[in-house]
Amino acid sequence: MKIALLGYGKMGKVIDAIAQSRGHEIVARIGRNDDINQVSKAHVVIEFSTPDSVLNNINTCIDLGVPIVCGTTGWNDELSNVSYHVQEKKCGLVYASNFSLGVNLFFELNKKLARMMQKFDQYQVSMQEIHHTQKLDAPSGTAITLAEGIISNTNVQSWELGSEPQDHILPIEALREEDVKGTHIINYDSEVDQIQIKHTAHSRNGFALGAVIAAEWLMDKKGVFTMKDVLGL
Ligand SMILES: NC(=O)C1=CN([C@@H]2O[C@H](COP(=O)(O)OP(=O)(O)OC[C@H]3O[C@@H](n4cnc5c(N)ncnc54)[C@H](O)[C@@H]3O)[C@@H](O)[C@H]2O)C=CC1
Ligand SMILES: O=C(O)C1=N[C@H](C(=O)O)C[C@H](O)C1
Repeated sequence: MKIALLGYGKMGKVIDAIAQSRGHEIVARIGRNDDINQVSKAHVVIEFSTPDSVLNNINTCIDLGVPIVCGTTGWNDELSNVSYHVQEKKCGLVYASNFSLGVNLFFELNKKLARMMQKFDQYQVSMQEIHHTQKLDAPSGTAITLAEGIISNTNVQSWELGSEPQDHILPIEALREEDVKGTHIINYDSEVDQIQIKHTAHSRNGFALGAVIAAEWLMDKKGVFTMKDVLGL
C-alpha cells in the first residue's frame, strides 16, 4: 500500500518505520511547509500534525479524495463538520484520540467500571493524565474520550480541567513531565478506600502500529470510523 505521512514529527517518524516493516511504501513525508497535494500519490494518508493544522489537512485530503487516518488531537468540536464533509465527498476517515490496542481496551474497561460505580455515590471520580512537555493540548484527547465514557455511563455531567472534586463534575489533572509517552489514571475515591485503573504507554510504537493497522483496514471503506470499528470491540 502507498502511504503519505502528513506531519513528520515524533509520531510520523515512528509510523514510517512500522509501515515499512509491514511492507508498505511511504510515497510522501509532508511537513508544515511542504506541498500537501503530494498526498494524491498515496492510497491512504496518515495524519499526525498539530491542532492548528489538522482541519485544513483533513479537509484538503477529503477534497482530493484520499482516505485519511488521523491521530492529531485537540479538534473535538469540529468532528461533526468534518464527518459531514467526509460523507458528502464519499471519502473515508478513521479518527481516534488513541490508536493503541491497550488504550482501546482501557476505554472499554473504563466504561464498564463507570457502569458499575454509578449507583455508589460515596465514590468521587477523578482523572489524571501525564504527557511529555512538548504536548500542545490539555487535557489529552485520550483523557477526553475517557471522560466521555464516564459521563455517558454515570450521573457525572461534565469534566473540568484542573478543578477540585465536586458533585457531578469529573476533575481532570493534566501534568507535563520530561519524556512521558502517555499515562492515564482514573480514580474512584471514598472515605475508606480507592479504586484505580491506569494505562501507561512505554513507547510510541503502540500508537503507530494501531494507525498503520487502521490505514490497512480503511482502504476499501467509505465513512467515518474510529479504532473501536477497526478492532471490532
Ligand atoms: N491518536 C493517537 O494515538 C496519538 C495522537 N497523538 C497526537 O498526534 C499529534 C502529533 O504528535 P507528535 O508527532 O508527537 O507531535 P510533533 O510535534 O512531534 O509532530 C507534529 C509535526 O507536524 C508538523 N506540522 C505542523 N503543521 C503541519 C502541516 N500543516 N502539515 C504537515 N505537517 C505539519 C510539525 O512541524 C511537526 O513536525 C498531536 O496532536 C498528538 O496529540 C500523538 C500520539 C498518539
Ligand atoms: O501527544 C501525545 O504524545 C499523545 N497524544 C494523544 C492524546 O492526546 O491522547 C495520545 C497519547 O496519549 C499520546
